Amino acid sequence: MEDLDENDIVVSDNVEAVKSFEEMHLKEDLLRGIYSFGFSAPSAIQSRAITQIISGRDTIAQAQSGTGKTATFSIGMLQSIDMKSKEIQALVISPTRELAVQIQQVIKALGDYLQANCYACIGGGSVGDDAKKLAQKPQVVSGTPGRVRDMIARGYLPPRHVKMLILDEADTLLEQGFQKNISEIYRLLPPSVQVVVVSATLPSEVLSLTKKFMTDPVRILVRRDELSLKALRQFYINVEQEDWKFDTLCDLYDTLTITQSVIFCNTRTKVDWLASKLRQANFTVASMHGDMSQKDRNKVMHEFRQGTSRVLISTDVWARGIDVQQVSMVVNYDLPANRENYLHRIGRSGRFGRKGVAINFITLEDEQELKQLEKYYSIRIKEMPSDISKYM
Ligand SMILES: Nc1ncnc2c1ncn2[C@@H]1O[C@H](COP(=O)(O)OP(=O)(O)OP(=O)(O)O)[C@@H](O)[C@H]1O
Repeated sequence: MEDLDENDIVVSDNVEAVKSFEEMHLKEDLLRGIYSFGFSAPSAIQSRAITQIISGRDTIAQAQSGTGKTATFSIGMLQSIDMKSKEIQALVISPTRELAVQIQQVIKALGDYLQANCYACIGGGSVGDDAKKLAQKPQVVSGTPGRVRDMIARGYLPPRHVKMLILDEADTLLEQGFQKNISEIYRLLPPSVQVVVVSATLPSEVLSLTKKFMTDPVRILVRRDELSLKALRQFYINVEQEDWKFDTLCDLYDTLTITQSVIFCNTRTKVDWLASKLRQANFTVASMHGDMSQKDRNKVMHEFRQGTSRVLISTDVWARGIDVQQVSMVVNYDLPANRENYLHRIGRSGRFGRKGVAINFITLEDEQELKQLEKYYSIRIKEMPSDISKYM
């Protein structure tokens, strides 16, 4: 677990690392849930942030991808809510439907012995079904910004008893596309609501934005030059021209045996194009993007999580938060348009200290951008060696 390095973290004064889950003085049934889920000791972020969240302070929690942020806020939240009360007490917002569902499942698993009820309130499903489920007052709602705002505004999600608002992938949520919904949700919640902000990437503009809705938050941050995972090796292949990417990809898959991998393209059209071209070349691949029906998206997610499909082609809808431990390779068929998403995309592999490889296809025009990425994160992205499989 060399990635879970204690020295990478920059914390507010008086934040101590609690070395075990027992020492966090959690509810007995929560502790049972944690052990049944298979955790034995807290990761670096968990040992620092869980008790801060429980203390009731607004909290900013940053940690490298795949190091256990979901359980950090889930455990903190499950400890804080009153299980005797049948009211909606905590809201978790995340940018994609798949992530909101994944979070719901983690909360349900950790909160199993507590009998915590968590509902996933996401776009793409029926508003009527959501209204019915919300009327049963789950203690926790995990949802996407638009649908959650809508359900509060229509009166189906009563915000009166919400005491904790968690923003996962907060830097994305505070970007233009989502910001309006997030501000509106915040405005509709009780003024005393505790806010928890979480992400692997929290650029300084985002940190300053948090001042608007957080009061004297505890900050647990990671320096930018410590953000990339050490067990995740990053390489590039200079294909020179766009047209040569496809053959290079076929060669790569012909020579390697990979448990599971994700290929990122920058547009939905390109995902469709690449998927059909690979199928024509007799590769079995799955693909997913935001233009597909939720039913199809669910099917693709299910098959990939089961391991029935092994190669997934997607857009940035898959860049953040999704946790499939068997993914050992990420290919950036296109370099991402946004530097934060570079780290998130490659972080789909190398989960919780596992080995992983990221391969960036670059054209001559991309060379500069690759250098910029290296500089920004203080990393070395080397040319892909021939013995690449030893890194997986
Ligand atoms: N204390 C722990 N012990 C063992 N495994 C853990 C522990 N905490 C988390 N994990 C596992 O590590 C994996 C990654 O966790 P998680 O998805 O919460 O990471 P994350 O920090 O939210 O990542 P991302 O930045 O990609 O959203 C999950 O499979 C999770 O079950």
